[in-house]
Amino acid sequence: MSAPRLPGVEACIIDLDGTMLDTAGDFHVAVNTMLAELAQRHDLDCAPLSREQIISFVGKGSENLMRRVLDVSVPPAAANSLFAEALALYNRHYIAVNGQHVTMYPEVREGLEALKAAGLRLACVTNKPHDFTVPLLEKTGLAHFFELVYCGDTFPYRKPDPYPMLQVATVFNIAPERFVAIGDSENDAKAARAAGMRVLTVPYGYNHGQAIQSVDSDGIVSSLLEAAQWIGAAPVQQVGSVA
Ligand SMILES: O=C(O)COP(=O)(O)O
Ligand SMILES: [Mg+2]
Repeated sequence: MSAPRLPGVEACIIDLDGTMLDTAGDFHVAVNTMLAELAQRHDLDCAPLSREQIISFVGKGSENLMRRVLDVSVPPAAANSLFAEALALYNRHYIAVNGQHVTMYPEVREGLEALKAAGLRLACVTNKPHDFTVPLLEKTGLAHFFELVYCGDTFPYRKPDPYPMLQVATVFNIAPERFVAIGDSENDAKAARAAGMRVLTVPYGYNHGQAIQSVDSDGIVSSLLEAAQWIGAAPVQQVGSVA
């Protein structure tokens, strides 16, 4: 096998929404069901939001998502007073729908299997709340790949803060420079960089509606399997090579 493009990696931190799972369908249903109920309760006129608009708000946790949704859906004077109720309704609707409108991105399982087989330690760090994350990882058969799962509400600080990334390094007892974080958004990249970790991004996720090329990273990979190849955990397919 030729030399890996990212040598010396011993552990990976992998993002969930937009990196392993396309959860846009769940967000879309949960947000619009919440908006319909809120509108009915308060006699408001809230049009459903498009899937694209909702996913442009995803990535910085549920509270941020709710603020952005209310900002574009209810009169400014009502946004603050309705926040707690909207968040509670959203949580209820999300938990009810969790995993029903989700697909796994190509080569996720193959990538995780290759990383595991090469002896890398794996953690999932997501800004999704714990009560959404754990059942979703179980339902999609991904839970067993991860020694650690840190969620948006595990600590007082979440990505782009480096805190959860550094916690993984402490628990694994591996230096941050031996990690690569793989994610779909600037949150992942900023958290990893601030923690002194390397970072690979995928181009197919959400990244707040922005091009992934604008995010500082060590490379853009088309899948987790390609990430495993960069790390030296999977053979690189030679185009035109003779077996
Ligand atoms: O729920 C979110 O805000 C996004 O979560 P992620 O960190 O897994 O992309
Ligand atoms: Mg993400």
